[in-house]
Amino acid sequence: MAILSLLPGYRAIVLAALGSIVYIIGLAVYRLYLSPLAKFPGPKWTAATGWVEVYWDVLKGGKFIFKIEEWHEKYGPIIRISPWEVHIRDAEFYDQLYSVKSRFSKMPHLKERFGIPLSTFDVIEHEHHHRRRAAVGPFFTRQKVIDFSPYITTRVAKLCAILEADYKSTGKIVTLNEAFGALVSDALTWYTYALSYNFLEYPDFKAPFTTAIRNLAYAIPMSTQFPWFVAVMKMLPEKWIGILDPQMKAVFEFHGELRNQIRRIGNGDNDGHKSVTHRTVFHELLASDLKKGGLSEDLLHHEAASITAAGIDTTKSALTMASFWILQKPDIYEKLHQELVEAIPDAENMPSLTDLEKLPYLYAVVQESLRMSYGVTERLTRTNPSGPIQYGDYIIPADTAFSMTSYLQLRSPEIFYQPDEFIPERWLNNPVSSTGHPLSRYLSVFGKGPRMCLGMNFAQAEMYLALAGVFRRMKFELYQTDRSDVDMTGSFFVPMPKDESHGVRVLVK
Ligand code: HEM
Repeated sequence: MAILSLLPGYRAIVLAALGSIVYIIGLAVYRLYLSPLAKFPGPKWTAATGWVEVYWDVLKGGKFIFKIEEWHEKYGPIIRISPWEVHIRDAEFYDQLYSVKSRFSKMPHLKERFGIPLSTFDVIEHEHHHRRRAAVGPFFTRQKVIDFSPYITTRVAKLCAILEADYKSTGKIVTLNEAFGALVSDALTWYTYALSYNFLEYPDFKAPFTTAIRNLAYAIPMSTQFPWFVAVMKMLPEKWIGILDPQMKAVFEFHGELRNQIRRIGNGDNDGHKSVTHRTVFHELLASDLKKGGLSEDLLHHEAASITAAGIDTTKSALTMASFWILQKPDIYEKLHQELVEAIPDAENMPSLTDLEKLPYLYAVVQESLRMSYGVTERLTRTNPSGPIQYGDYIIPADTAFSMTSYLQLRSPEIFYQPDEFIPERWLNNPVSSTGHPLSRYLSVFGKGPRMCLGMNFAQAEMYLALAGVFRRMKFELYQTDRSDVDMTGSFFVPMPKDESHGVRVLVK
């Protein structure tokens, strides 16, 4: 002991260690027994520490969502999933919570995680979001999308022409994830910037945007838990990042390209909007009054990245999911093909979007594909600054995080029988739930309320036009692909299949 007393540094370390232990125990006791959330059901360790989520999402790769599902089975429809967040699983409550009248905020600590904090998607506070959304919303109305839909039809025809010319009866494999990625990227960039990258003509349809967005998704669990990770990455020279994480190179190139396009529109180098009939989002925004109110290049770049990333991966996945099941289940293919042949006698003369939407089996396939592709699988976390939220006997205090998850909603067995099976028939003949509501009310794949998907009309148009065009003209055979290539094994904001998956691969017959 005499020796120890000679080492003042040692004492300080012991005191600091003791202090930390007391602090950690005190914090756990507070969270477990004294916090306003102490009475909510759920495992004790998730109530005590946020590291449970880090473990399942960051270390195990997007698996927290499966734990949430497991805990709901055990503890009921409302549970505490962290020291500061409550999660609800109740299909009937979704519309009530995410109602159009709600004025919830997002969580401030999540603002930086995509590296585009100025986008509408990442606006935290409701009123501010409302103003921003009002500026971009008008570009994505149903009528605007209907007016633009003939262009999507031409891109679908182009995809089919390439498949016929380069792949049919050749034994060459097509990865549909890439083919649809190129299709939706071409459609979206033409719509928003009047710019065609012609990704459909890239070898094997490998569009760099699609790769970048997927790579970005894999970093989301890390950047969600440790938002400073994005700030550090942004400070490092790009060359270093390319060495540390080669996947991020594609992401930086994606951002560089979008920034470049915004600049070109701003300085008049891209005047493509003059030669197209539709109003392009970024030309209009740059010409609008908003510019006076602080419409910076950064803000537009962040908006462009958000719309592009949100629009490509989700729609690509829904189309890939649809195609897999259509090909996996021959009876579905037959019914769809027959309906399409009857409705479209000449495949070179495709009907309008609004006519396609009236085809009952195509409608059913689109709905079921959206349901099974889940859209955004991360829980949609909000807080209510203006008051508590009541769920049954539970009261979630104001300013407390709460969430629901479409992955659980879309697989509710009480709403969707055999929820993990692809059954388009469930959508035929205006079905209703056991509580008497139309089944479509529970299709929450685009979210609901003031922050629901901006591009819903665009995505649905792409689904009808692409599925009708492709399955009217083409005959495929699945190549070394089974449902493990589409089933989610982890949630990285969007669902991801097993790591070894090569995607949905087909031969063109
Ligand atoms: C099948 C395809 C799609 C699905 C399933 C989907 C799903 C979603 C979901 C669940 C949200 C979050 C809603 C919330 O936070 O409450 C969202 C937001 C968003 N989506 Fe989509 N989306 C799709 C396609 C698109 C397309 C094609 C675009 C662009 C044209 C787009 C642009 C956006 C934007 C900008 C937001 C943020 C809206 C805001 O915060 O105000 N999405 N989407």
